[in-house]
Amino acid sequence: MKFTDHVYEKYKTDWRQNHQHPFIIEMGQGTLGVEKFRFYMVQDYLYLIDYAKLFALGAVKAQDLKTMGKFAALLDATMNEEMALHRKYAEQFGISETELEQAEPSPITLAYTHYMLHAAQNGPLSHLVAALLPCMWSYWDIGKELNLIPGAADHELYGEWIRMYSSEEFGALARWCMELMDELAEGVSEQEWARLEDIFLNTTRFEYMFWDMAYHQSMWPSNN
Ligand SMILES: Cc1ncc(CN)c(N)n1
Repeated sequence: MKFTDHVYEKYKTDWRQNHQHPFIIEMGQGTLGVEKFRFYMVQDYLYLIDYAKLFALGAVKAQDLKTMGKFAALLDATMNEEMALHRKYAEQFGISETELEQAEPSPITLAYTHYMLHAAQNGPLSHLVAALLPCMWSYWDIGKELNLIPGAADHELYGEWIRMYSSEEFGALARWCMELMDELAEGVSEQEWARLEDIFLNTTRFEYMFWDMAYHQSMWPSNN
């Protein structure tokens, strides 16, 4: 069985929890509080800076030029397309680029990005891809699901987010990541397969915690 089919079946409950988080439900209904979305955008911008570094590490760890080129393209797409969406939203909220970059990361943002970079730096390419997979796949899955809600993709604030993550371009990147994961997991030992599952489950759970952090605008206890 392919790794992606296996983890989808086994961790369906954790996976679906992300789709059912109030942040996602309310974004689809267009009722999400603007301050929650604003908080998310700032934290996600900080997240994306480290996420882009993950792609740079992917290029370093790639075993062939095709994979290396793909990671370089993903790095470019993150910095110039995905982060551009955030910069646009920030402008709407009156936040400058400098303010965005200098914002304080929340404990969850720090924990999530540090976990991903740790897995990427200390293991083979398969560990990096396992850490990355839920980020790409789950956003695409959520984007597609929200896009099915009549009118959601036309919402004046959340529509652009939904259109971007449900797009064919984003889907192609997510599919590439899934295929690469399946290739890298093929034929690995039982112990290594379990390690990959572990990393996949951890970042799937971090995805949930990120939505929850944004919904409750959680910072360090002393800041709240
Ligand atoms: C937390 C998070 N996870 C995933 C993505 C999709 N690249 C994102 N923008 N932010």
